[in-house]
Amino acid sequence: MGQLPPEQYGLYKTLLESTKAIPWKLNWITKEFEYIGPQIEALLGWRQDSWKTAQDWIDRIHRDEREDTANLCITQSDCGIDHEADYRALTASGGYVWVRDVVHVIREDGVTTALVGFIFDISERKKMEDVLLRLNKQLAALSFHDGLTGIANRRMYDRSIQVAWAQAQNNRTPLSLAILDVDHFKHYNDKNGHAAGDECLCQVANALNNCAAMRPTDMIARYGGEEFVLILPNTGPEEAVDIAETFRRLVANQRIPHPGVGVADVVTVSVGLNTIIPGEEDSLQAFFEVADRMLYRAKSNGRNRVECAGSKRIFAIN
Ligand SMILES: Nc1nc2c(ncn2[C@@H]2O[C@H](COP(=O)(O)OP(=O)(O)OP(=O)(O)O)[C@@H](O)[C@H]2O)c(=O)[nH]1
Repeated sequence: MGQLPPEQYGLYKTLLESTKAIPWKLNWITKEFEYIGPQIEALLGWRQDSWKTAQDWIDRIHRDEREDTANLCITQSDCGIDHEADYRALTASGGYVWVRDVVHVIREDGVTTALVGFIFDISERKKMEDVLLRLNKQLAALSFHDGLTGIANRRMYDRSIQVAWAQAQNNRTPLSLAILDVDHFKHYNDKNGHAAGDECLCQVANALNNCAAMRPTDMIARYGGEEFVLILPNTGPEEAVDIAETFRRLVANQRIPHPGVGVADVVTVSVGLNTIIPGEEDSLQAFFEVADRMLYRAKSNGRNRVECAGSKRIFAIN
């Protein structure tokens, strides 16, 4: 800019100093700032003349980004490559502002002599990005939760059972699966209305999900409709029956009034249970189907009961 006629120099200076982007120039031989726009004071609070050397710049980068940003800048500048970096810049009052530094490298005879660049305030965009990130996390969490009851959903069950199956296969440990189905729920809906049916499902789900018998590795999920599934890793048949019984009793003990069609005057569940130590030849599908058959048996044997099957390697099917 020094070679410009004075009237043009003034024009360019005014232009540069009226932009939101903050211009700067660093002598790469001495590592001293030759210029930084006065707008820097409005953004970060540091006086324009407090930016003396590259070290001042490095010291004012948040420590989480400091080393990477400084290294990137030094390497690229030495190689003559234009670059940019996002980092949090320290303010004079001790806060931080997200900025983007866009750097152009000036070379003479293959040697870097200076850097010129612009600092942009990107704090608003970062705030939006944080909001989006949080929303995405919430969305991911929501996509594994049932919209009505808030407990794990079918998708979560599908993933978890695959993991539990693989672990049981690898470790040669027993895996139990219980399918719980609310008894005569159609009748409940017909008598009380769909909204009351929804409320009932929430109450059942909540009770199941907070069951004291549940261990950290167990998982209850809403499989669909009025059906729930309970994964019990590392659980042999006798223990699984005890746990399934506890869950069955827990629902009955909620004493949610049921208009009744011969079972009980409260809401109950029937439970089909299966246990296996899966071998290479076993299939998850077949394992599930046996639990489902046991549920059918519980229904036809009078409901409000647990019926179980054991793998051929554990005990004979009832
Ligand atoms: N309120 C409500 N009802 C549901 C929901 N999902 C499924 N249902 C109802 O649950 C009922 C299930 O009925 P069925 O499969 O005939 O079984 P059931 O009446 O429970 O009888 P059993 O299982 O033989 O004891 C149907 O009436 C469905 O409409 C839901 O999200 N909310």
